[in-house]
Amino acid sequence: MIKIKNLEKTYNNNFKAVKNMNLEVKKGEIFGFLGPNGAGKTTTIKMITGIIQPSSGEIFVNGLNIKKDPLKIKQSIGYVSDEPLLMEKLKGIEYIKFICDMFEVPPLERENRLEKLLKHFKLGEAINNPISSYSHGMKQKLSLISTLIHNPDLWILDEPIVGLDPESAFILKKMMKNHTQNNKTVFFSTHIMEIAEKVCDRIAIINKGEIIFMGTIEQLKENKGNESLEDLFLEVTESESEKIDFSYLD
Ligand SMILES: Nc1ncnc2c1ncn2[C@@H]1O[C@H](COP(=O)(O)OP(=O)(O)OP(=O)(O)O)[C@@H](O)[C@H]1O
Repeated sequence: MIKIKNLEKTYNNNFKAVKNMNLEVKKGEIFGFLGPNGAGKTTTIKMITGIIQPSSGEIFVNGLNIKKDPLKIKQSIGYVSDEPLLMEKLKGIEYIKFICDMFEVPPLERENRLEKLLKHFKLGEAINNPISSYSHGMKQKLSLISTLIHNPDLWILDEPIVGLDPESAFILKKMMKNHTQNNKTVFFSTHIMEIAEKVCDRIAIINKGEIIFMGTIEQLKENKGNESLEDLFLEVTESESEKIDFSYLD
């Protein structure tokens, strides 16, 4: 579903945020993209979704090249950004209508889906209020609803659980599983190891712009011994956390 070949991104300040990345996400998979702050997750996601241009390398989505068919690819992707950028002056319902119009969702379908999504994420009457009055979590929910309402084949979710209350997080995880059972695909980034362990078919761990592990959680554990996922993550990303001296706080 997603194929990335020798992908690199160097920002204008000459900082290389993604280095020679090769990655494949299969149809029907929940693929977790893990890494510490600043590792290059959002940069990679923005390249896959066509928001920023790679410096070199290639990205294919469903066999199409992002350089040649960006619009077709964008139509098949539902993208939730780590910082939901919504049109704050609109009411939630106006924003949903705008998205449905853009993706040409037929009226009956949008009504049915909206009713269910509002119920699942418990946004309720707030959908009629201006987005500017929403909390961070409510904006996150609206962003998810606006993404799922056009029923894209490929969900690309950047830190989707952050800001969600436990019930909505639970619902989203169930939705992700349900989506892939229909041979559709979910690619999402997270810092939360337990979520990766619970829902992902495979993961990639990125550190300093490079993929340092790709496979199943079981393979990661086999490679490194049966430690907790958190310990494994700290180990493969060469975190110094274990050695930090906190005595100055005593
Ligand atoms: N527009 C930019 N110009 C220059 N450097 C950038 C730009 N955007 C990101 N970076 C740098 O690229 C690196 C990767 O950033 P990115 O946002 O992709 O990381 P991330 O893995 O998503 O981090 P987090 O988990 O904190 O969201 C960071 O060092 C960041 O400072």
